[in-house]
Amino acid sequence: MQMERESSVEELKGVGPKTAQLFRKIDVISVGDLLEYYPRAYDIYEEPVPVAKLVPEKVQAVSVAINGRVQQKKVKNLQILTVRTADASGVLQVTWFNMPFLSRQLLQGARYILRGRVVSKDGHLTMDQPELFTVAAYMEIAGTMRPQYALTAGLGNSAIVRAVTQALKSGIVYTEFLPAEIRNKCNLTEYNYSIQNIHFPMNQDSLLEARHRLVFEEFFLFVLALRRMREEAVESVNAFAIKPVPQTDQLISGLPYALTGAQQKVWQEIQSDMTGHKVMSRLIQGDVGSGKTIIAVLALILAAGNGYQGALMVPTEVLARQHYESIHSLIASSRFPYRPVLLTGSMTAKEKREAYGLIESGEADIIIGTHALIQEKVNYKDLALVVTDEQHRFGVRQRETLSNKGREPHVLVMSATPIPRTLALIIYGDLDVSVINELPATRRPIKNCVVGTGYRPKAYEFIAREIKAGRQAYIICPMVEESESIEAENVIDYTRRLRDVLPDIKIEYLHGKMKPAEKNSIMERFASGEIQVLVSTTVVEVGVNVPNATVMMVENAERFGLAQLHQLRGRVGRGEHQSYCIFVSGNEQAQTMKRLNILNQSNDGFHIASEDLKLRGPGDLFGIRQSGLLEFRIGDIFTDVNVLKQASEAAAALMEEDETLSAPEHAALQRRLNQYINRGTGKISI
Ligand SMILES: Nc1ncnc2c1ncn2[C@@H]1O[C@H](COP(=O)(O)OP(=O)(O)OP(=O)(O)O)[C@@H](O)[C@H]1O
Repeated sequence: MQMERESSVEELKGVGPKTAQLFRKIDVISVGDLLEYYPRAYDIYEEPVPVAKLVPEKVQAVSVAINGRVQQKKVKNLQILTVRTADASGVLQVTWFNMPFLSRQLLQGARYILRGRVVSKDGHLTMDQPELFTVAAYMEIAGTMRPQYALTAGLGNSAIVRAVTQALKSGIVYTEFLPAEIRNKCNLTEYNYSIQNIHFPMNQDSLLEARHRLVFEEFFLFVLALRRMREEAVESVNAFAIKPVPQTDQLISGLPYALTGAQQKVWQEIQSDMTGHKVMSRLIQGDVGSGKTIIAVLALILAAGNGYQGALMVPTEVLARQHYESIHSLIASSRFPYRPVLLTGSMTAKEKREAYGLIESGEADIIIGTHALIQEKVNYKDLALVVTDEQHRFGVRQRETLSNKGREPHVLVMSATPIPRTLALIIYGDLDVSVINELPATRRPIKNCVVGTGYRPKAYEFIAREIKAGRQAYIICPMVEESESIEAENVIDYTRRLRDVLPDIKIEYLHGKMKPAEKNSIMERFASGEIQVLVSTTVVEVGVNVPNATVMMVENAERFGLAQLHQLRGRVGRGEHQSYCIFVSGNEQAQTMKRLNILNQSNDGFHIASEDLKLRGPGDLFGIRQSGLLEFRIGDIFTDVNVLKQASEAAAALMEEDETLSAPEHAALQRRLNQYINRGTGKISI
């Protein structure tokens, strides 16, 4: 049977409208989307062990018989069911919550396989909420790798497994779209085999083969799409009459600092693009804190100074507000007659309507927001420039729809992903690349240390001293709140404890689950200096700019990718004060400390990510995500750099041979590429 990737997930058996709605939340609409919803990890269903061999705190399978009456009680809203189980070697107490139906299913004396985390309570072994299998059912899956998917509220792992299983049911065949020649040359497995094995690997080797093919495919489509865009863009002429304006020079001379040579050069490049004959498609690449924002602001002022609108689109609400505030005050202090307007998803309907009105009438000159900026309801009067981040690059068609006059706006993309030029040319193949490769001269290198949790009292003393000197600090924890299954610091409990240790210091917390208004208010109070220590999750990772903050302390640093830690470190050292970074590791194993020490030795983001990979080894495929910024579905630009190069070469060779993909043997690829380009959602959208 042939199934199409375009079919809706609702066509799969067992997926009703309700489940389809839940799938929509994770951007899974078609069967193709589901097939590409790759697992984030795998669980190996190991052979069951005897009770006596169970190790506390580990997830294990055990084969036991029901050895007592099933007891039920109700505590508040919780239905608690407990039962004694045993084998010849020992007794295991088991508890399930809110699964009362099990009391009818569990048969006295019958043998089951239970799988879960074992805990030792008062010398007794217990297992809470284990998975329950009949012996026969477990034997079928024992030894196999089971996929673990990223979940959303209401959609559990087993529902996703069921849907994927349906989509891969034997007999269903999907069209292979990679040309046979490329598959042979690059040693790539066939599509159906690869999809089957990425979700349900036969073994480790088949998983690696499958992953290689799918990473290649993802990069290959990406590079082909970029080439398409580049070709289309070559023909686009600059439809705006833009001339240099005095306001940009005025802004530069009013800054409390001088632009670096690199900033000046990049600004010149942008100015000549925007005043030139072609539509600008340019990327500004610069490491954390290199001063990209002011360049974007200059470009927005140039558009406004010529009577057009400019939009600045950023990934988070916190950032949108921060940029709005700083642009607002720059404009006010320079006495420019331009009106900045904020537009974000969390604004009230009334606020939004007001913003839409200002945008449509042209009263708004500079529009700052999240991707609410590109929704249908927004009608720009005369949009000439869009500044965006690398996650939201625009295709030509999107550019056209943005401008109601059908003119393509200039596009400026900002990136803090530190990659070497050869790679940048592939990843940003559709863009001209400008690099800010120089930090402001007033910057002092950040002082780093990697320590164990025993160092905390000293770190707090140090933070208290910095606060006394008028500075501020960030403390990053991996979790929002306490979790039963993960041992790591969380912002809520941490803040409570820290307030006891530093009672005279104003400490607040911030995390992604807070309401937008709360988040904004915390960020504003931190930016204004009222909050002195901000305990936060990684929501502050990208772009947050509070130059008075001089200490970054990261708890459970071992849980983060080094590139991510580098981004976090970039939140300090943004002003003239000496800054410090304290990486606290939850374990002091030699390997962990060695890895974290790479951060001590280098400030070069790409070097850091690559060294991390060498230490972890390429076998650690689904470990910590490296980049956090330029995220593909399965490929990783740091760890899969060789595949990226291979895919880029293959794409170039194919274009050489059949640029329009019109040969019959390329028809399936053409179709797949169009789907990829039109999809418009997903992580890297074009
Ligand atoms: N030439 C300069 N000299 C001194 N300070 C500067 C200079 N250019 C920018 N700054 C200041 O440096 C800080 C960081 O700049 P900016 O926020 O633009 O960094 P960025 O490149 O966007 O970094 P990130 O990727 O971390 O967001 C800001 O406080 C900004 O005012």
